[in-house]
Amino acid sequence: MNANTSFHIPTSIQWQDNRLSILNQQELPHKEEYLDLFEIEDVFEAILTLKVRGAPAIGIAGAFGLAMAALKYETDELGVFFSQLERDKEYLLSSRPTAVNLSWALERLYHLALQSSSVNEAKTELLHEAIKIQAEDEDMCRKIGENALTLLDPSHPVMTICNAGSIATAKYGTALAPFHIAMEKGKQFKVFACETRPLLQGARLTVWELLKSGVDATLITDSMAAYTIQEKNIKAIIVGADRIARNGDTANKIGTFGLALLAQAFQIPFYVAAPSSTFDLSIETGKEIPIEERKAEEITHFSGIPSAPADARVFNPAFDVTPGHLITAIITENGILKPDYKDSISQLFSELQ
Ligand SMILES: CSC[C@@H](O)[C@@H](O)C(=O)COP(=O)(O)O
Repeated sequence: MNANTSFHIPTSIQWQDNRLSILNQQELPHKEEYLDLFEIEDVFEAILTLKVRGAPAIGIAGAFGLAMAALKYETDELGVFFSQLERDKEYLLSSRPTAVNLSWALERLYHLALQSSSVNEAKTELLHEAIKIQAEDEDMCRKIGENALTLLDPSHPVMTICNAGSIATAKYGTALAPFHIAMEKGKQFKVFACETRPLLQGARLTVWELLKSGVDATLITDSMAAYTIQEKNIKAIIVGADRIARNGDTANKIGTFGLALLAQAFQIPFYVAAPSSTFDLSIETGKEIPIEERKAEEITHFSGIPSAPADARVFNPAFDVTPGHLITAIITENGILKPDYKDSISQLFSELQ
């Protein structure tokens, strides 16, 4: 363990004095800047532009955005209040399509508010629920980390992609939670982080976050994954998730599917770590998951400088879907799911009801 007491696990979302404060993830690692968001439009823009990102963090920010908007409605009539709330819920939902945590959080708030008997009661309930969602997420991530530690051995190098870390959640993260929790227990993992083209969440965010908390992190480009698994004796791959279908098919950052195929080729386990808020029981398979496509400039330019011909045709999906059969286990706060996922997922959720 590293005895340096200045290490800490960074977090990215804070509700303080009736405003939402977020760590601007667009600026990391150059600048550690916190932005105060007062309006729903600010929250929409922050999600759209990845100032706040990562499935659980988007859900938490969306919940605070909706509660914050509702506090400003001037009507005393519940009917008017509910229609304004529905309009704002739909507006926030349109910011990013793939992570189901956003609709999970917004629908949870909306349906709770519908049970209120006055506008003031609804406003209070909405804010309390957003605070509760954030606290629950931290608790879920901690449990995910503990559960993941029953599968991962700190003496074996591990690979990850994107940032499924503390700053993508309330705290700890999902895929990165075992590394943070191991550190707290005095154990050190060796983590290889794929840079995650095109927006470099692995390079800019995961390596930053792991170094902040004292975890041994090594950066590689995405195309170095196969060689690194072979040369550095990687024993497991662990990733987060944006949406998991009933059959275990999992949407996560583009490049995840390729890592799952590599894990199969090298015969090492491929783990998905995700809270129950990332499961979408309304869809049977990954074919139904909406995949966000982002603007061409993200891959035709590098730091604002053109890196491709101006007329290059571009395909820029932000996520891919890993078929359930390539996933060794899905690590949740309620335990570890194994294939056949159709059975294990439906059993878990029927127990939770
Ligand atoms: C705990 S975060 C899980 C996922 O949301 C994460 O792996 C991911 O793909 C994030 O994508 P991003 O586009 O940065 O929001």
